[in-house]
Amino acid sequence: MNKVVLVTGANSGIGLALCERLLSQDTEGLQLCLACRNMGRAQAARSALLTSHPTAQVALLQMDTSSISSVISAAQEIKLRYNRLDYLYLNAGIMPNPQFDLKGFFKGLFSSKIITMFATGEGILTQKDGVTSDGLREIFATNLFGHFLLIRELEPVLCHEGRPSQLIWTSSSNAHRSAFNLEDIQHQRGTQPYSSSKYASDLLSLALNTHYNKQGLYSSVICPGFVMTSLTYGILPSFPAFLWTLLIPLFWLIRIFTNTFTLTPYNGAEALVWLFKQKPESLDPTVKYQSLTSGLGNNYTQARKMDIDLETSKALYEKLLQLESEVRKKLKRKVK
Ligand SMILES: NC(=O)C1=CN([C@@H]2O[C@H](COP(=O)(O)OP(=O)(O)OC[C@H]3O[C@@H](n4cnc5c(N)ncnc54)[C@H](OP(=O)(O)O)[C@@H]3O)[C@@H](O)[C@H]2O)C=CC1
Ligand SMILES: CC(C)=CCC[C@@H](C)[C@H]1CC[C@H]2C3=C(CC[C@]12C)[C@@]1(C)CCC(=O)[C@@H](C)[C@@H]1CC3
Repeated sequence: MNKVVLVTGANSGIGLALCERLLSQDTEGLQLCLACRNMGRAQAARSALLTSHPTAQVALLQMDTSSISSVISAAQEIKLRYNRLDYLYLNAGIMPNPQFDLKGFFKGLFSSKIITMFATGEGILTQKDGVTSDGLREIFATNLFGHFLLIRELEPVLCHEGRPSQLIWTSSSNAHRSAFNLEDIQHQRGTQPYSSSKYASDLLSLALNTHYNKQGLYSSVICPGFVMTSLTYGILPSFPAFLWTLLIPLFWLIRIFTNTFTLTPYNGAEALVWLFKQKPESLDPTVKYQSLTSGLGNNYTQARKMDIDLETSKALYEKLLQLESEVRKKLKRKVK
């Protein structure tokens, strides 16, 4: 039986590399669906995949994860097209208006935290967040809430006893407990909305396992490591892409000390591909699966315990349900 795989944010970076790698493993037995906000870029990604895998089944779906109505109509369309989804990769993500703390970076270079700084970006990155047309914080809506709503909408095609389905989140080692506040889940008051949204996805994944495992749905989180994509190029906007390329030998050197410098989308997708091959029942819901690349360039996946607890994950889940009911009410009023 064909496996149906849906990937959000599939038109570039890690999402596109994942699609390419999945098709390289099994072109015939897969039905891929690329869920993207920009159909022009989605078409280009589909053409690229079909050039290397001409017989592959690659469908497109328009979905903007930051928009409630877009997520709801995309979910309706999915339910019309597929009886079940085997894998849902929750990969779309943004880090808009990043502010790079150069002083903090140089301070970090000469401190004992140098490895942690390179592995997690801790202490050197903040972001200026925006507000969506639904009135939600943009990073929260795009990285977390849109995906939460999508899962809720897709329950009928995800929950099947006997044949489990998998949710796989592209989280980050930049996810820190200190950036997250249960009283401010959208991170309206702080300067690290990206870290907060990724920490929230770690918590949510645990809560989803608590709620859905009995119904045959499992959730896991990964970190792709530091990958050079449009998201990371945006961190130093005045730094052209070719200068990043010139830095690659330096990054290879750093990789000897921290194997989280996976650098290419292909390497960064390692843990996503690894999870595809695992039995979901055998996975640990309290670990993050990390894509790593050794100094010699070999890829592997390692499980790392997350700094999360069940109580906070349940509390976040309740808050998300509450917010869901509020936005649905608002949407109904708008339609009337
Ligand atoms: N690069 C890195 O070092 C790391 C990345 N990550 C995570 O990996 C994931 C993929 O990022 P990466 O490949 O690096 O970056 P890219 O910018 O290359 O990819 C991000 C993808 O998400 C899509 N996207 C953004 N906003 C939306 C939206 N509102 N609705 C639908 N799709 C959207 C983008 O579409 P579009 O082309 O239209 O913008 C794009 O396809 C993200 O979740 C990121 O946080 C985690 C750790 C490290
Ligand atoms: C210019 C030189 C010499 C080095 C680059 C320094 C930083 C731009 C770079 C070092 C560690 C990187 C990193 C990320 C972004 C770019 C760095 C800060 C992330 C925060 C990107 C997004 C993530 O989710 C994290 C996992 C990355 C962690 C490492």
